[in-house]
Amino acid sequence: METHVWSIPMGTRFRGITVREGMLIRTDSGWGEWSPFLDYTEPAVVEPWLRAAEEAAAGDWPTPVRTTVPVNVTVPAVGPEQAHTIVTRGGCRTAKVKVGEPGQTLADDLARVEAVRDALGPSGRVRVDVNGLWDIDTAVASIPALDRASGGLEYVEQPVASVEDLALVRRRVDVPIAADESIRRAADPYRVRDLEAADIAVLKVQPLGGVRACLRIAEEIGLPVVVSSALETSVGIAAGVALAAALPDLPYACGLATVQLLTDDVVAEPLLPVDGQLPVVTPTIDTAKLAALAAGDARRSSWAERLAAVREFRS
Ligand SMILES: O=C(O)CCC(=O)c1ccccc1C(=O)O
Ligand SMILES: [Mg+2]
Repeated sequence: METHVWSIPMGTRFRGITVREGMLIRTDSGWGEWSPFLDYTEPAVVEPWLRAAEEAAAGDWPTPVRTTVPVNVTVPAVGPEQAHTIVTRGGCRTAKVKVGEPGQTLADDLARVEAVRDALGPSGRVRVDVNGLWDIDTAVASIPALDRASGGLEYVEQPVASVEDLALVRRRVDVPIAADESIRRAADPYRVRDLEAADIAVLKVQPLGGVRACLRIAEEIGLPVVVSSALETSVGIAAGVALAAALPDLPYACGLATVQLLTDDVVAEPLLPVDGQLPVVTPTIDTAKLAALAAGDARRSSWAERLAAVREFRS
């Protein structure tokens, strides 16, 4: 197995990340992406991410049932003018807006969703993602305000951190609730179903151990699924597209238009939306780009150590 460690600056800071790093792995059958966030240090946490990369490199994906996947443009916690520009240039009919950013106020979030609605027009869809940063009372107060300012929210993703709190918030607001961290970072993803804590399940291929593992979760969890990215290169995004393409039902746009948040990519034709859709394709690695984006020696050894730790954990 070949490994290649890459480092790509973000266009805009996202979740505190300014440079994204990861490893591409290559076997005789293909390529896979292993890019757990750097603050994920435990081998048990990053092991499923490696399973996803190995599944991709083995070319072991289910048969698609559609040829394109609708996606949302992702709007980081930026000012209203920049949010407007991102949505206008994004070319999508749905926007996902980050809110609740530490150091910002509800007024900042209201101005951002207003600008996003203005850019989309009345027929577009606006969803927000809180990444679990609110407490219950803040969620119950903020969600109706954002619903009004946005001219109607499609859903609110992970307004509070715990699955118990998610279930309580869901009973106190009218906007549908999506669970993200309560699935991908939970010991038991099915507590969301058992506690009726969400209306929608957000599934990310790498943290949940691959496309086939996610398809099983989708079957068992009994909720409509939104496939979303972990800020990958087009190699990782292709795995999300493969999942979205294989789901029997896909009622919502997916959060897979994040290549536009990176300043570069490792493939010849990046997976960017055309008319709000991504094509269901296996992208071709551009070896010259991969070489140009190669991380330095210190970062490469750090990733080699991370990989060794996962293998040690497995044995
Ligand atoms: O869903 C999207 O639109 C983009 C992906 C995204 O928001 C994300 C990207 C990396 C890590 C976490 C998240 C998240 O959904 O919380
Ligand atoms: Mg999320």
